[in-house]
Amino acid sequence: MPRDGSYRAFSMGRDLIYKHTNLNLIGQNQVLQSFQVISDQNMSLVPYKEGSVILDDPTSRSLVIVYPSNGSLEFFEKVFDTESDEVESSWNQAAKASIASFVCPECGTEVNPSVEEITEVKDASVGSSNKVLKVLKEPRSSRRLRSKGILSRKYFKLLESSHRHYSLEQNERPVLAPQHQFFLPDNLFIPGYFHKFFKTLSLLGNGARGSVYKVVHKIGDIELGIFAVKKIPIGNDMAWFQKCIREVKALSSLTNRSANLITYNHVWLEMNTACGLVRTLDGRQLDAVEDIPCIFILQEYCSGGNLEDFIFKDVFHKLQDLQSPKERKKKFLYRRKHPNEALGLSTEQIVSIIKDLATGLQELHDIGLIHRDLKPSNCLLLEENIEERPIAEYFPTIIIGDLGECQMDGESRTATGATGTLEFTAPEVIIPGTSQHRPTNYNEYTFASDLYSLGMISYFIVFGELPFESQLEIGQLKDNILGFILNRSSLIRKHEEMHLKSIDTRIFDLMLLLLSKTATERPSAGEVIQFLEKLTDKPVQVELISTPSSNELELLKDDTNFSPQNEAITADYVSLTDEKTQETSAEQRPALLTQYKTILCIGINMILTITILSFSGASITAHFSLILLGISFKTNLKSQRWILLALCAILMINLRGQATKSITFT
Ligand SMILES: Nc1ncnc2c1ncn2[C@@H]1O[C@H](COP(=O)(O)OP(=O)(O)OP(=O)(O)O)[C@@H](O)[C@H]1O
Repeated sequence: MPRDGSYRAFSMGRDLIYKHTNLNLIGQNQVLQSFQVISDQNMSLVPYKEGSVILDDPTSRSLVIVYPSNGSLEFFEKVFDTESDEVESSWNQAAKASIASFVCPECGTEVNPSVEEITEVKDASVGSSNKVLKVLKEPRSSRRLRSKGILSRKYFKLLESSHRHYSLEQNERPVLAPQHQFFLPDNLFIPGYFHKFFKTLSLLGNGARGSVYKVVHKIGDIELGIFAVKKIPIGNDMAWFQKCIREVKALSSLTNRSANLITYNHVWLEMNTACGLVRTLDGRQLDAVEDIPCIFILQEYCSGGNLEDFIFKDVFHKLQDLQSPKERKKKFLYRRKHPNEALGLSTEQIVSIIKDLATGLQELHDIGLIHRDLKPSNCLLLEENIEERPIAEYFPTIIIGDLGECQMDGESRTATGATGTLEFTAPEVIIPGTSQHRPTNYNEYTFASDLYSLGMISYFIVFGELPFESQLEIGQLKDNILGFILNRSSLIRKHEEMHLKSIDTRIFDLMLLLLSKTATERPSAGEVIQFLEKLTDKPVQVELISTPSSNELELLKDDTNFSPQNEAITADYVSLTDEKTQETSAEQRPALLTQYKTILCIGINMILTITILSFSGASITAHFSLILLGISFKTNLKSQRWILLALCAILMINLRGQATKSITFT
């Protein structure tokens, strides 16, 4: 028998063809049963496409896809050799863990053709035989593709439609006593699916509904990719189930893969342990934790964590107590390496984050969905800062996640009975009072209420905190949200007082528009994107921050897409820009400007000294010159230029007077 794995696998494949051909005459079920026998010995059997199954043989690193419906069979072998592939790039290593790394030895077809570019390299390990290995190469659009997981959407779609059939055939649920029966029909459950096809790597976080885990999806010992799975215990509560399934409905209505919305892959129901819930169905407490119905939602994994942690921990160095010793050490080394880095994000980073979120919101709003719970912990960073670049160089893609509170535009909020997170909730949708004393009339969530949340996120990413006191009791917090007032000058002052990285002040204008108390004054997601595009198109010189900027006004005024109501804000903005001259510190002015001012000041004082020295005695001009000297220290650049001219004129007059005097004297 040849020692080469692929040959062995191929001969095994022939063996299967033989079995398959025979059994095809008998029927599809028997094909499955027959493969199951093989699977029990040394292979895994997984449903793959409609009516088809994948048969995985880990020893030979090969896959066989069986299509019982038409009697065909495809054979794939893994192209990577763990011992000898020195040519592997990190991308290839990632691909190695994917089903896409299986290529048919006959024709070169990949199991998953979503990775398009393939390059051929000589396999050094086979020496003169010149065997060609097909190595996956990173495609142009790889950034998103890679982090989205390499498995195609089709894989999960087909998996969903076929695995139930398979699982139910193989694993019948035990018949439960009537008091332990659930309102959900038995045939909706996929017993043992999570345990069989996923390995939990870590807990990513706990939310109000359930827990999110980082998992690896595997078939046998072949890893298909890293995912995040949200497990929501639903027990026997029909109303709760209805509410939880909303997330699935919202996720599945996102038919196009979106750049800034979480990608949902797959959902199923399974009996599993509830997170933190250790009661039996009849309320008794047992030593052993009983399994209850849970919804599993498999979604793309965002390796950068959430925006709340990023801003608190990485940008503002807060929450030190919650950091592991490893994280603290990393931070310490980072700060030692970048000791002079000011706190806060740069204009470009803030713009990039707001733009990503606005793009996600726009896509959601375009299909009529209101997010309702947009907050930093629901905004995920797609990529980790792997190379540990300085924070100033880290531009992660931001994804909107957790669509659990989503509702259709026009739908009544009473249908969901839930509210988003208070601090990020628009004032008009906050119901005053307590849960016992609720008014009967209240406003519905709208697209504009999502935009308010975006405004509050903008505030949070700029300042690393919210405009409310922390630890407030709910009633007080509601009052604070309804009553807080922001204005441009106070925002700029706060920013200066915190000594944050200087930013383009137009960000404050956008923040004020989004946080407007009047919902109709808020821009739409599309308008926010336009605003930010214009902002980055016409970068503001730092100098312009300290002087009234016609550019900035144009930017707001020229935008025909801005609603007329926004003009009021623009007018406020116009009056406020006049205050800016006094407000902005010298720190924000460019070094060149400061140098120019110093030279001008020296010039004024030199001329002044000459003028005074040229006086034969105290005169009105000497007094006047001294007054001008005092003024020159206080004034801005433009006035200093005038003072210089005035002093020159005084000097000329004085010199002329001196000359006339000496002529008369002689
Ligand atoms: N797809 C994902 N990739 C990586 N981490 C995730 C993913 N989804 C969620 N998380 C992490 O798990 C945490 C919990 O998520 P979840 O959506 O359940 O709750 P939450 O938004 O924090 O709270 P709530 O349910 O109250 O809104 C998130 O804050 C995030 O850090």
